[in-house]
Amino acid sequence: MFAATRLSVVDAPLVRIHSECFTGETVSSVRCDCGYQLAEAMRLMQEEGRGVIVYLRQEGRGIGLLEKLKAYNLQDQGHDTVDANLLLNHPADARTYGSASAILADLGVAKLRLLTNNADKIRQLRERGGRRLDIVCHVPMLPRWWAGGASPQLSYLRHLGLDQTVMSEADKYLRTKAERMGHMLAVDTASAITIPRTPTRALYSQDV
Ligand SMILES: Nc1nc2c(ncn2[C@@H]2O[C@H](COP(=O)(O)OP(=O)(O)OP(=O)(O)O)[C@@H](O)[C@H]2O)c(=O)[nH]1
Repeated sequence: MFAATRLSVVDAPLVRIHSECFTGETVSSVRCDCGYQLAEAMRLMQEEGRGVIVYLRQEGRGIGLLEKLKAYNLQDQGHDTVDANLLLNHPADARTYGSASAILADLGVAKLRLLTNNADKIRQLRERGGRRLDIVCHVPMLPRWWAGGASPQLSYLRHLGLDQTVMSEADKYLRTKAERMGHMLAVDTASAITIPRTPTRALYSQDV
Protein backbone atom coordinates (compact mmCIF):
# COMPACT_ATOMS: atom_id res chain seq x y z
CA MET A 1 0.00 0.00 0.00
CA PHE A 2 1.33 3.41 -0.95
CA ALA A 3 -0.21 6.72 0.07
CA ALA A 4 1.24 9.85 -1.54
CA THR A 5 -0.01 12.32 1.06
CA ARG A 6 -2.22 12.81 4.15
CA LEU A 7 -5.56 11.29 3.23
CA SER A 8 -7.64 13.20 5.72
CA VAL A 9 -7.47 16.33 3.55
CA VAL A 10 -8.47 14.57 0.33
CA ASP A 11 -12.09 14.46 -0.78
CA ALA A 12 -12.07 11.70 -3.42
CA PRO A 13 -8.48 10.58 -4.04
CA LEU A 14 -7.32 8.49 -6.96
CA VAL A 15 -7.14 4.86 -5.87
CA ARG A 16 -5.49 2.00 -7.72
CA ILE A 17 -6.23 -1.53 -6.53
CA HIS A 18 -3.47 -3.42 -8.23
CA SER A 19 -2.94 -7.18 -8.49
CA GLU A 20 0.59 -8.52 -8.32
CA CYS A 21 2.22 -9.40 -11.64
CA PHE A 22 5.83 -10.56 -11.34
CA THR A 23 6.22 -10.91 -15.10
CA GLY A 24 4.76 -7.53 -16.03
CA GLU A 25 6.18 -5.45 -13.18
CA THR A 26 9.52 -7.03 -12.29
CA VAL A 27 10.78 -8.38 -15.60
CA SER A 28 8.80 -5.91 -17.78
CA SER A 29 7.03 -8.52 -19.90
CA VAL A 30 4.87 -7.03 -22.66
CA ARG A 31 2.47 -9.96 -22.63
CA CYS A 32 0.25 -7.87 -20.37
CA ASP A 33 -0.23 -4.21 -19.41
CA CYS A 34 0.33 -4.67 -15.64
CA GLY A 35 3.73 -2.95 -15.46
CA TYR A 36 2.45 0.01 -17.43
CA GLN A 37 -0.66 0.32 -15.25
CA LEU A 38 1.28 0.38 -11.99
CA ALA A 39 3.72 2.99 -13.31
CA GLU A 40 0.89 5.07 -14.79
CA ALA A 41 -1.06 4.98 -11.51
CA MET A 42 2.00 6.27 -9.64
CA ARG A 43 2.54 8.96 -12.27
CA LEU A 44 -1.05 10.22 -12.05
CA MET A 45 -0.93 10.28 -8.24
CA GLN A 46 2.38 12.07 -8.32
CA GLU A 47 0.80 14.66 -10.62
CA GLU A 48 -2.09 15.18 -8.17
CA GLY A 49 0.22 14.94 -5.19
CA ARG A 50 -2.02 12.35 -3.58
CA GLY A 51 -3.52 8.91 -4.04
CA VAL A 52 -3.61 5.38 -2.72
CA ILE A 53 -2.27 2.17 -4.22
CA VAL A 54 -3.50 -1.01 -2.60
CA TYR A 55 -1.21 -3.77 -3.85
CA LEU A 56 -2.86 -7.18 -3.63
CA ARG A 57 -0.85 -10.39 -3.64
CA GLN A 58 -3.22 -11.95 -6.16
CA GLU A 59 -0.64 -12.99 -8.76
CA GLY A 60 -2.06 -14.37 -12.00
CA ARG A 61 -5.59 -13.14 -11.28
CA GLY A 62 -5.43 -15.14 -8.08
CA ILE A 63 -4.04 -18.46 -9.36
CA GLY A 64 -0.41 -17.81 -8.38
CA LEU A 65 2.78 -17.47 -10.40
CA LEU A 66 3.37 -21.16 -11.12
CA GLU A 67 -0.14 -21.67 -12.49
CA LYS A 68 0.14 -18.45 -14.49
CA LEU A 69 3.30 -19.77 -16.13
CA LYS A 70 1.44 -22.96 -17.02
CA ALA A 71 -1.27 -20.74 -18.50
CA TYR A 72 1.43 -18.98 -20.53
CA ASN A 73 2.39 -22.34 -22.04
CA LEU A 74 -1.22 -22.89 -23.08
CA GLN A 75 -1.36 -19.38 -24.52
CA ASP A 76 1.74 -20.20 -26.56
CA GLN A 77 -0.31 -23.03 -28.06
CA GLY A 78 -3.00 -20.57 -29.17
CA HIS A 79 -5.42 -20.30 -26.22
CA ASP A 80 -6.39 -16.92 -24.84
CA THR A 81 -5.95 -15.96 -21.18
CA VAL A 82 -9.49 -16.99 -20.23
CA ASP A 83 -9.40 -20.43 -21.87
CA ALA A 84 -5.90 -21.10 -20.53
CA ASN A 85 -7.16 -20.60 -16.96
CA LEU A 86 -10.23 -22.77 -17.59
CA LEU A 87 -8.14 -25.58 -19.11
CA LEU A 88 -6.12 -25.61 -15.88
CA ASN A 89 -9.37 -25.92 -13.88
CA HIS A 90 -9.18 -22.38 -12.54
CA PRO A 91 -11.82 -19.69 -12.87
CA ALA A 92 -11.07 -17.04 -15.49
CA ASP A 93 -10.55 -14.63 -12.60
CA ALA A 94 -10.18 -15.93 -9.04
CA ARG A 95 -9.69 -12.55 -7.35
CA THR A 96 -11.73 -10.96 -4.59
CA TYR A 97 -11.50 -7.43 -3.22
CA GLY A 98 -12.72 -7.76 0.36
CA SER A 99 -9.27 -7.04 1.82
CA ALA A 100 -8.89 -3.97 -0.42
CA SER A 101 -12.23 -2.67 0.79
CA ALA A 102 -11.16 -3.22 4.43
CA ILE A 103 -7.81 -1.47 3.86
CA LEU A 104 -9.56 1.56 2.34
CA ALA A 105 -11.96 1.71 5.27
CA ASP A 106 -9.03 1.47 7.66
CA LEU A 107 -7.33 4.39 5.88
CA GLY A 108 -10.49 6.44 6.17
CA VAL A 109 -11.08 6.57 2.41
CA ALA A 110 -14.85 6.93 2.02
CA LYS A 111 -14.96 8.50 -1.48
CA LEU A 112 -12.62 7.66 -4.31
CA ARG A 113 -11.93 7.73 -8.03
CA LEU A 114 -10.88 4.24 -9.06
CA LEU A 115 -8.18 3.74 -11.68
CA THR A 116 -9.43 0.74 -13.63
CA ASN A 117 -11.10 -0.66 -16.75
CA ASN A 118 -12.39 -3.67 -14.84
CA ALA A 119 -16.17 -3.57 -14.30
CA ASP A 120 -16.10 -6.64 -12.06
CA LYS A 121 -13.60 -4.96 -9.72
CA ILE A 122 -15.95 -1.97 -9.39
CA ARG A 123 -18.98 -4.20 -8.85
CA GLN A 124 -17.26 -6.28 -6.16
CA LEU A 125 -16.00 -3.18 -4.34
CA ARG A 126 -19.44 -1.61 -4.39
CA GLU A 127 -20.96 -4.78 -3.00
CA ARG A 128 -18.28 -5.18 -0.32
CA GLY A 129 -17.96 -1.53 0.60
CA GLY A 130 -21.67 -0.89 0.81
CA ARG A 131 -22.55 2.61 1.87
CA ARG A 132 -19.19 3.34 3.47
CA LEU A 133 -17.32 3.24 0.12
CA ASP A 134 -18.41 5.71 -2.56
CA ILE A 135 -16.75 5.09 -5.95
CA VAL A 136 -17.46 8.48 -7.47
CA CYS A 137 -16.20 7.46 -10.93
CA HIS A 138 -13.70 5.20 -12.60
CA VAL A 139 -10.65 6.57 -14.37
CA PRO A 140 -9.76 4.47 -17.44
CA MET A 141 -6.29 2.93 -17.55
CA LEU A 142 -5.78 3.19 -21.29
CA PRO A 143 -2.42 2.30 -22.80
CA ARG A 144 -1.07 5.75 -23.60
CA TRP A 145 1.08 4.57 -26.49
CA TRP A 146 -2.09 3.75 -28.46
CA ALA A 147 -3.55 7.20 -28.06
CA GLY A 148 -1.35 9.36 -30.16
CA GLY A 149 -0.86 8.89 -33.90
CA ALA A 150 -1.71 6.99 -37.03
CA SER A 151 0.33 3.93 -36.13
CA PRO A 152 0.51 3.93 -32.37
CA GLN A 153 1.32 0.25 -32.10
CA LEU A 154 4.36 0.72 -34.28
CA SER A 155 5.51 3.71 -32.27
CA TYR A 156 5.21 1.65 -29.11
CA LEU A 157 7.22 -1.11 -30.76
CA ARG A 158 9.90 1.37 -31.66
CA HIS A 159 9.79 2.75 -28.12
CA LEU A 160 10.49 -0.71 -26.73
CA GLY A 161 12.77 -1.84 -29.54
CA LEU A 162 10.52 -4.87 -30.16
CA ASP A 163 9.03 -6.56 -33.19
CA GLN A 164 5.42 -7.05 -34.27
CA THR A 165 5.21 -10.59 -32.88
CA VAL A 166 5.79 -9.42 -29.35
CA MET A 167 3.32 -6.58 -29.61
CA SER A 168 0.60 -8.86 -30.92
CA GLU A 169 0.70 -10.69 -27.57
CA ALA A 170 -0.19 -7.51 -25.68
CA ASP A 171 -2.91 -6.81 -28.29
CA LYS A 172 -4.38 -10.22 -27.69
CA TYR A 173 -4.24 -9.81 -23.93
CA LEU A 174 -6.17 -6.52 -24.07
CA ARG A 175 -8.62 -7.80 -26.67
CA THR A 176 -9.46 -10.80 -24.47
CA LYS A 177 -10.02 -8.52 -21.49
CA ALA A 178 -12.42 -6.42 -23.57
CA GLU A 179 -14.26 -9.21 -25.37
CA ARG A 180 -14.42 -11.94 -22.74
CA MET A 181 -13.96 -10.29 -19.35
CA GLY A 182 -16.13 -7.22 -19.74
CA HIS A 183 -13.28 -4.73 -19.34
CA MET A 184 -14.17 -1.25 -20.52
CA LEU A 185 -11.85 -1.11 -23.54
CA ALA A 186 -13.37 -0.45 -26.96
CA VAL A 187 -12.31 -3.05 -29.53
CA ASP A 188 -12.01 -2.24 -33.20
CA THR A 189 -12.15 -5.09 -35.72
CA ALA A 190 -9.53 -3.57 -38.01
CA SER A 191 -6.76 -2.91 -35.54
CA ALA A 192 -6.49 -4.23 -32.04
CA ILE A 193 -8.02 -1.79 -29.58
CA THR A 194 -9.55 1.61 -30.23
CA ILE A 195 -8.50 4.13 -27.64
CA PRO A 196 -10.25 7.49 -27.34
CA ARG A 197 -7.83 10.20 -28.42
CA THR A 198 -8.32 12.15 -25.24
CA PRO A 199 -5.64 12.73 -22.64
CA THR A 200 -6.15 10.55 -19.59
CA ARG A 201 -6.70 13.55 -17.33
CA ALA A 202 -9.73 14.65 -19.35
CA LEU A 203 -11.44 11.35 -18.61
CA TYR A 204 -11.55 11.76 -14.86
CA SER A 205 -15.27 12.42 -14.64
CA GLN A 206 -16.39 9.38 -16.64
CA ASP A 207 -19.03 7.44 -14.74
CA VAL A 208 -19.27 3.67 -14.74
N1 LIG B 1 -4.03 -16.07 -15.20
C1 LIG B 1 -3.35 -15.11 -15.82
N2 LIG B 1 -3.14 -13.96 -15.16
C2 LIG B 1 -2.45 -12.99 -15.78
C3 LIG B 1 -1.95 -13.13 -17.08
N3 LIG B 1 -1.29 -12.00 -17.41
C4 LIG B 1 -1.39 -11.17 -16.35
N4 LIG B 1 -2.08 -11.77 -15.37
C5 LIG B 1 -2.47 -11.27 -14.05
O1 LIG B 1 -3.56 -10.41 -14.20
C6 LIG B 1 -3.64 -9.56 -13.07
C7 LIG B 1 -4.02 -8.16 -13.56
O2 LIG B 1 -5.31 -8.26 -14.06
P1 LIG B 1 -5.81 -7.55 -15.37
O3 LIG B 1 -7.01 -8.31 -15.82
O4 LIG B 1 -4.70 -7.34 -16.34
O5 LIG B 1 -6.21 -6.11 -14.92
P2 LIG B 1 -7.18 -5.70 -13.75
O6 LIG B 1 -6.35 -5.31 -12.57
O7 LIG B 1 -8.21 -6.73 -13.52
O8 LIG B 1 -7.96 -4.50 -14.38
P3 LIG B 1 -7.52 -3.00 -14.39
O9 LIG B 1 -7.94 -2.46 -13.05
O10 LIG B 1 -8.25 -2.37 -15.51
O11 LIG B 1 -6.05 -3.01 -14.57
C8 LIG B 1 -2.31 -9.66 -12.35
O12 LIG B 1 -2.50 -10.44 -11.17
C9 LIG B 1 -1.44 -10.44 -13.34
O13 LIG B 1 -0.49 -11.27 -12.68
C10 LIG B 1 -2.19 -14.36 -17.77
O14 LIG B 1 -1.81 -14.55 -18.90
N5 LIG B 1 -2.89 -15.31 -17.09
